[in-house]
Amino acid sequence: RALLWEAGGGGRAAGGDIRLGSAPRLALEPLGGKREALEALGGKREALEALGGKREALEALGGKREALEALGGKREARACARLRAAVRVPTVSREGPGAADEVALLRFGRLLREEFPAVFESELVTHDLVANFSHLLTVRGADGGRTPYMLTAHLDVVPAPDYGWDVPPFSGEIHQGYIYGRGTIDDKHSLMAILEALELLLQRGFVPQRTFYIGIGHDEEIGGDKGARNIAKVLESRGVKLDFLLDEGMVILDGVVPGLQIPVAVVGVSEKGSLMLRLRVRTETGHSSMPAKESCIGILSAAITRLESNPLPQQFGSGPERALFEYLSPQFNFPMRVVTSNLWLFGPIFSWVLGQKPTTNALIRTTTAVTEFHAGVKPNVVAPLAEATVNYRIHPAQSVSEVLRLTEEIIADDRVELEVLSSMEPLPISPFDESATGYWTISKSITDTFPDIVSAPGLCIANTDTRHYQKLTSALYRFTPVWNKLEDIPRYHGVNERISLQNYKQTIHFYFNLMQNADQEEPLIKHFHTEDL
Ligand SMILES: CCCCCCCC/C=C\CCCCCCCC(=O)N[C@@H](CCCCN)C(=O)O
Ligand SMILES: [Zn+2]
Ligand SMILES: [Zn+2]
Repeated sequence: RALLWEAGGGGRAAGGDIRLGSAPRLALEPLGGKREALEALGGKREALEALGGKREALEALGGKREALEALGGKREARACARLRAAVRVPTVSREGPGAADEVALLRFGRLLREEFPAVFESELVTHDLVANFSHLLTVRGADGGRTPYMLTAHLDVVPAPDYGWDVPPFSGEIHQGYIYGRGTIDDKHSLMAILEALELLLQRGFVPQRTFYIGIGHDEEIGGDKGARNIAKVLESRGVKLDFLLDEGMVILDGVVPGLQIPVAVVGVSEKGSLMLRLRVRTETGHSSMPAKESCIGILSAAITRLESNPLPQQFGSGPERALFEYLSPQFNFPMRVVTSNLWLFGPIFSWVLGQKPTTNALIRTTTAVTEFHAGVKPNVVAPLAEATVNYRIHPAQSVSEVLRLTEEIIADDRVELEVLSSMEPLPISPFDESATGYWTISKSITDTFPDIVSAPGLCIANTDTRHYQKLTSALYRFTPVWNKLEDIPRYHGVNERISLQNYKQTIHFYFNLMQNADQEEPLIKHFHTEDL
């Protein structure tokens, strides 16, 4: 591992040229080098503040061994510095006009070119700028006869108001062994790790056998209609067909699946659909001293209460969530092992159990989330209009039209107007049988990187850019190796988004393994030795 990370020239680290001052020597030693420690910790002043003494440094990084492991080499420290630099560029996507921060998007493009010279200057790599801010890299393989594959990620992030964060969301600060900031798990970690892995391989003289593409969209968080959609169009116009495509989506779950004692890497083989519905009630306005019996606010509130108290029917067994539990069955503790290996009998009770928690409930039904509510103009004016937004995430066993029909039935009030803001059918189930080379290449790369966990196919409960690539392949997979305990799930689009230094290193290793495994003719056989890392 040390050999690999120390080899080659490496790119310029993002922290810039930092002079060493009186940073305590003892504090720097466990971090593997002065410059790297300072870069990893964001500069001289931050380093001094953060390190203030050996004990504090070790505490901040969770202990000496962990500190050494997490930041034990120059390359790792530089990789962390580069991810932190990526976080500091606020590539925020917002809904509506002026959705993109074009200055930040351009800055991010420059950062990629500067930080990954081996990638951007390689003769094997062609770079296309797509829709001004998205990127398509073609890494030319030696064997033109083999079907290419594709890795995708996105460089935009959702907004992050400062409120509630332990550190500012665009600071990229390191705190107790974690890099904090918007994008550290959605999805700059994956984009940067893919490029780190490729940079490293190219520096070591790697020539891939099979061509592969790296697609980096700039507007995934608002639908990907400019970025991923146009990247896909470029490839379609070139007549490209893909063996498989891997995007973000599902993750490693540790202690999230009830009754499962080991962590599981869930590879999303399908993706829920989505329906954004605007509910609207109009009533006569006027002086609040003479109100009608019902207000638009009351009518709309009652409709929303009916929607929330009548969840759409559970669909357990008719989507890929069943495969997840069947695959995992041998790993469950008793009595869950009995339950999951006899789903024909225990299906109904098991689905009831899954329905009790938001994370597992999302697997078994179309979910109903009331996300916005606006009404009223002034305290003493009867409100003329009340509006709410409902976001359904549609289970693969249902369709947009069925969800609309059920909504009308549940609301059962003609005064509530429904307007479809956007909709998307669930995505087909990608192959994961024995002959699904893409699925098994991903699975093997997970095992190579994390020998002690299991992987299994599952349903991706959020949406990704994969739908734009459907014409290129039917083998669409959704996974990045972010390690999540139950308490980490709300960090997605929430506060204190973060990745541990160790987990970021593993993420790079995962793509490093994947790029080599994808070249193998028979991906089920282990050809590579991760100990070489
Ligand atoms: C027994 C298994 C339990 C499953 C628990 C699931 C836990 C899921 C954990 C993490 C989810 C990570 C999701 C990361 C991908 C996020 C992608 C995303 O945010 N997409 C947006 C796209 C918006 C497009 C514009 N409308 C979204 O879905 O909102
Ligand atoms: Zn994302
Ligand atoms: Zn997201």
